[in-house]
Amino acid sequence: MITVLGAGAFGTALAISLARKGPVQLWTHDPDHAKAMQDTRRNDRRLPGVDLSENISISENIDTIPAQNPVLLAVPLQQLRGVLTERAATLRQHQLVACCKGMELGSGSGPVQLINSVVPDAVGAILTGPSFAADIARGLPTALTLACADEAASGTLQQALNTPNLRIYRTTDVIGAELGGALKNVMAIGCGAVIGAGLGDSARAALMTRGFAEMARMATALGAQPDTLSGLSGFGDLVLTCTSDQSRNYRFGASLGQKEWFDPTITVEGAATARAVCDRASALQVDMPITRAITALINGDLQVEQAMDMLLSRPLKEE
Ligand SMILES: NC(=O)C1=CN([C@@H]2O[C@H](COP(=O)(O)OP(=O)(O)OC[C@H]3O[C@@H](n4cnc5c(N)ncnc54)[C@H](OP(=O)(O)O)[C@@H]3O)[C@@H](O)[C@H]2O)C=CC1
Ligand SMILES: O=C(CO)COP(=O)(O)O
Repeated sequence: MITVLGAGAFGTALAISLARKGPVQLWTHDPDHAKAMQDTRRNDRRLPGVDLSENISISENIDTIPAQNPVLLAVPLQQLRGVLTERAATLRQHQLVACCKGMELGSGSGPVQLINSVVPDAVGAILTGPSFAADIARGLPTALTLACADEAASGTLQQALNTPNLRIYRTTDVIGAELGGALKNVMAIGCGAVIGAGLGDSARAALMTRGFAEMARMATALGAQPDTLSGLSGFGDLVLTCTSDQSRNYRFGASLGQKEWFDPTITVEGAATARAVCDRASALQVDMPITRAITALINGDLQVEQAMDMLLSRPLKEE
């Protein structure tokens, strides 16, 4: 049995995929949402149009989780500390797999760092990489990275989470995997803004490429292995999110570029993460001009054209 905490789009999609090979427990914090999902066998709030199989049990109240159950944590990164703190006693000594992408405001922590600090006797891991929830739920082929410092737990989790349509690769480079997923969302906002403002595909390709260089610079400064950034969790997810309007980060960026309203109830991890990354980059003295320009755009301090002018007028240098 696998337990999924968080009945958003991603948690529900993973539950649907994993339920094809065994029982899954899906938890939501909202009793009304649990009742609606139990009644309709769908998650119309966060992942409409897909059925929840009988293998998925839905609950708003999980007080005990059998010790051998891996637990997937599929809530937005900025909510993860609260969820972990509230349920620390239940989650002790479990294998906890973060299924979220971002850097916490204030602490600058990634999801596994958060697990390690709030539930120190758990085994922390992260599942990340290029995958839209809707694709996973429909059973389309997807490949993800599972990062876990504990090699034995990593092998067990890889087996438990792999399904015929969801191919899991593993790595021990947790920091690299965390940062790839966090930083690419910021770039996706920038790419959405470029396309939304009509600046063209060439500008987007430049932003993705120079943005990738910036991601690698930050990740290396924080101890990641450069190869990890070139894998699914970094380059793979950067490509997906910067080129598809299935991405909420990309669509949020497009709304900034078009100067249009964006629904604030939609999860856009890159917005808070951009601010957290700027703080971290300042402290570490890592040069991140693209992330800074995108953050200024998100904060309303710059328009897309001004941000682009600022980047294009930087001193010329070697690639
Ligand atoms: N969607 C996707 O395609 C993918 C998403 N991810 C990552 O998954 C993570 C979750 O995103 P996603 O599922 O898409 O987001 P959604 O917005 O679809 O869902 C977020 C879920 O978290 C719940 N939630 C919010 N705050 C709390 C809280 N304090 N306690 C408990 N539950 C809470 C929400 O409940 P409520 O509905 O009541 O607000 C909702 O069920 C993000 O980090 C995202 O980057 C990764 C890969 C793919
Ligand atoms: O992380 C994702 C795809 O890998 C989902 O992207 P969005 O959160 O931008 O929708």
